[in-house]
Amino acid sequence: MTENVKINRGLKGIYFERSGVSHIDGAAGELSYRGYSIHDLATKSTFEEVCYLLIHGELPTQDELTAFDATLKAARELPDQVYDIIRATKDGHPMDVLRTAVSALAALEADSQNVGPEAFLANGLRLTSQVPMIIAAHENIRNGRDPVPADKTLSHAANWLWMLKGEKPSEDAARLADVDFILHAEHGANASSFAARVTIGTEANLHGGIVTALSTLAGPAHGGAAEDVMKMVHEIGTPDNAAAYVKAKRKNREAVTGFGHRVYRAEDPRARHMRDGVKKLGEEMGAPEWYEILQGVVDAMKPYARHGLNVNVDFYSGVIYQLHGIPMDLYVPIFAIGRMPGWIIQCMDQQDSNILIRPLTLYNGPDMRPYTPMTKR
Ligand SMILES: CC(=O)SCCNC(=O)CCNC(=O)[C@H](O)C(C)(C)COP(=O)(O)OP(=O)(O)OC[C@H]1O[C@@H](n2cnc3c(N)ncnc32)[C@H](O)[C@@H]1OP(=O)(O)O
Ligand SMILES: O=C([O-])CC(=O)C(=O)O
Repeated sequence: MTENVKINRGLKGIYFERSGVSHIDGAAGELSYRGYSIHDLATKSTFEEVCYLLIHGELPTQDELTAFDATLKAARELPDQVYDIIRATKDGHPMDVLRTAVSALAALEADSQNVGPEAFLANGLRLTSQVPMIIAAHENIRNGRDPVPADKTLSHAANWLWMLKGEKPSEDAARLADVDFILHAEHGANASSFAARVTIGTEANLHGGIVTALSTLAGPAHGGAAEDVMKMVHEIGTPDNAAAYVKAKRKNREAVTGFGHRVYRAEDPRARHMRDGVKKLGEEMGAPEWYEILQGVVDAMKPYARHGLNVNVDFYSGVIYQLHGIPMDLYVPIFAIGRMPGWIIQCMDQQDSNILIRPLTLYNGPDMRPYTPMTKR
């Protein structure tokens, strides 16, 4: 009876819900948030405005944005116990430290157990401000420095760089971080957002959903790709080696990291903005070779582009972070800073029209058999 059941491994091509938050046209290589093109948002908007748009559904008026921004700024506080936890785990991967700290916040903050739209929004906005604080505090603590207190006058992106480096960023550096966060803010039923929805589907709290999302983002097939791209760039070393590197990978049928996507068959529209950033920053900083190595890989991968294998958002972002002197293991946590509003709204939407997410696996194990006692095995 089960022989004709169609199995959709990896849930490829399956719609599990409706969503009005973002739209991906994989064939055309287009992405929009709430009906606004990612290209307009990346060039004209700010992360704070995009957060508001994603969460509330409309671009804010000036008064609405001012109030929203004030809520985010006021939330730039961490309990002392979180700093203790960061100190105790400082030698771990920053993604593990971040996940552990967010999990600790669930246990430390009185209202974290509350569910309902107001609680999800309040906890979500607070976590949006706390996540960059945790990452920056860890980077300082593991390098023997004290955490840099948040500056409540700076934008989300500028404050992140301030806390990370202890010096006020240039306007260009802050804008590049802002654009990076905008580009990473939301992406439909990606693995981490889907995982968060599974957690919220059990009526868990928002912190639980975000801990799940962080765990899922960390893998190299998802948010971890930017770190792997940078390792690849170091392994290639000079632009001349790029073609041979790709040839060897293809021969062994290994994935070339930063390429491929479950939904896009054309180039990921977010990559364009990162590519422009790498090129400009590399030239400005007298280090154009990183861009040249990446373009060498792109050229060598061209024969596969017609099969839908193109660069994704993570292909260029690592080099931007490297040019800013940011260590490789912070690349996934930086993705998480940007993805916060996407996770929050997906958790809120899941809660709003909740249904337990529970698919089926088709059993292909042994037929029913009698229990074998230990002495007979
Ligand atoms: C922010 C993000 O999460 S974006 C994704 C970041 N991840 C990466 O960059 C890691 C490298 N990429 C990959 O591993 C994959 O492309 C994934 C996991 C992102 C998507 O995987 P899937 O949707 O299962 O792959 P898909 O079905 O599109 O693959 C089709 C074919 O392209 C191949 N392919 C996919 N990605 C790559 C790649 N990066 N390099 C070489 N070949 C690839 C597959 O092997 C498959 O070939 P086959 O049909 O001969 O077996
Ligand atoms: O949508 C996906 O599968 C992965 C992705 O690009 C993202 O989460 O930004």
